[in-house]
Amino acid sequence: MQSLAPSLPPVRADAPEEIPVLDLGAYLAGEPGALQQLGAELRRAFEQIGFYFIVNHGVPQSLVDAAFAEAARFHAQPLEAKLAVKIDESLVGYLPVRGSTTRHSQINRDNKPNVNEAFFSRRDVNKWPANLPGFRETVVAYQAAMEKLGKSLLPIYATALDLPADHFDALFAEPSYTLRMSHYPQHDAPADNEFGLAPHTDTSFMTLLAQNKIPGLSIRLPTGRWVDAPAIDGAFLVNGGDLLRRWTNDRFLATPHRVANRSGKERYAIPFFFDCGAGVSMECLPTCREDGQPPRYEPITYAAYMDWYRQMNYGQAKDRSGVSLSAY
Ligand SMILES: O=C(O)CCC(=O)C(=O)O
Ligand SMILES: [Fe+2]
Repeated sequence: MQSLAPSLPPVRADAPEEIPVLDLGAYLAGEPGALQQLGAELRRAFEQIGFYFIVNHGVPQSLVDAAFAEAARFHAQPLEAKLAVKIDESLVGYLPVRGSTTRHSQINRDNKPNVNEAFFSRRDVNKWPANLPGFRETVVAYQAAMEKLGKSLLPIYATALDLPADHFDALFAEPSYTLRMSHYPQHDAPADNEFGLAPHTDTSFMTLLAQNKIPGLSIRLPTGRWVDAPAIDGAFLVNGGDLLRRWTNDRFLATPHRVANRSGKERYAIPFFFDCGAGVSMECLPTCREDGQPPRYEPITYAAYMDWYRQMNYGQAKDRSGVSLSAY
């Protein structure tokens, strides 16, 4: 099958290594000039690093804490309760520990199965656990807050790309999204090349990752150096994946990252993957083409990209341990 995975991002020895912090306060308050300033900051972040933090984003910490608590509560259930909502081709439900191998990635080819378990929910289809009262309500509330936050960032992306501020709005009117509630068990003595989540780039347009109290995430900076992700209380760490990179004709980076839980504690994570409407054609953006050069990629829809992703990560493993997929 033809690979839709972009090639490895280039190493740039002189790239900056500090992950920028974008303060949304003035922008969300509607202050004049704030959008332009954030647009410039976002452009730098995506052309040079591929990750940024947001602070003063308006999402209550109590909701973030509640979502983390539900992730812990879900995974504390007996295995058989979790398997009752086992993941299938819809990419929704429970994925067991070592139930996935990152196969769509060019970062680290011979990956071992990932030492994490996860529960996936999406905007359009869902499977809810039977005996966890309140779980669904909290997950739905968190997803709604993340959808709102993701949408509020779109004018900053458009501005960063020298497009009219509302360029993405209609394309994300009915966005695609996935919430992944992951549990990384303690994993102090990993086998060679074994990770909680193997090195990968996300597939997403935008990943919103709530700040984790437990370390474990590392990022391969464009300089080629792996660094532990810094922590900022109450922030979201945001990155772009392969679809953002593709849509921007490689102008914006999709930066690889990985997870290893050596903390001696259980680790949970609740990344939210945010994409445009499933049928929207992501065609090279007009401000991302070099004069006279054809775009590097064919236009593609989210639905078509996810079909490929499902084949890569699910199709090949069906006859073995079952489902195989990892990052979005
Ligand atoms: O666990 C984390 O901190 C990040 C997870 C991640 O990269 C992913 O699920 O794609
Ligand atoms: Fe990721």
